[in-house]
Amino acid sequence: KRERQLLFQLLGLGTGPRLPGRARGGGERTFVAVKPDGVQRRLVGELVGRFERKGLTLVGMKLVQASEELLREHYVALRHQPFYSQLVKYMSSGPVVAMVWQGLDAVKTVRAMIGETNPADSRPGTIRGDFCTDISKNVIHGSDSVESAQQEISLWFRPEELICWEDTAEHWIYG
Ligand SMILES: Nc1ncnc2c1ncn2[C@@H]1O[C@@H]2COP(=O)(O)O[C@H]2[C@H]1O
Repeated sequence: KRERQLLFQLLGLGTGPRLPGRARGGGERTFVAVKPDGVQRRLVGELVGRFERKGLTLVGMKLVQASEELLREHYVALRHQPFYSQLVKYMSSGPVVAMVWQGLDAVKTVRAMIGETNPADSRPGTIRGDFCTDISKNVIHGSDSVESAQQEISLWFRPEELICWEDTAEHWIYG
């Protein structure tokens, strides 16, 4: 089942009409999650607005109370870090808003908009530079590579939850 989901992601498949290959900057997708502190602090609208205004396309979004099992898999690469248990507890302490954004260089673009892992290293104008101070309450997650984006999207979303829709602003966003 996991392999089928990964194949769907790689092919850019979801429900709705298929778009031309060039659509939305080649269709790179990234996984973004507003973390429990971002939801509690009523930052969801602000953060979604930033990605929309940038010109990225929202293809999936849901409010999720993530299980510890899902979070342990999401953060499997960090399992030997001393903060791993605390991280899983924090991420399961309330709902998160899980999203998939699509567009030209979506992974790199979203990471640049988020800023550094440590808010103290994040410049003003980035999300972490503007909205948080502590590394353990850093408001938002964005995939760090195309490969991890594909894994994270298939972990958090079923293929039918990702919608390909006709973006009428596309000609104003891409050359
Ligand atoms: N030193 C740390 N102490 C606590 N949490 C951390 C530390 N370093 C990284 N993290 C968390 O681990 C997360 C890894 O994914 P993110 O970059 O989304 O955000 C990171 C922080 O939430």
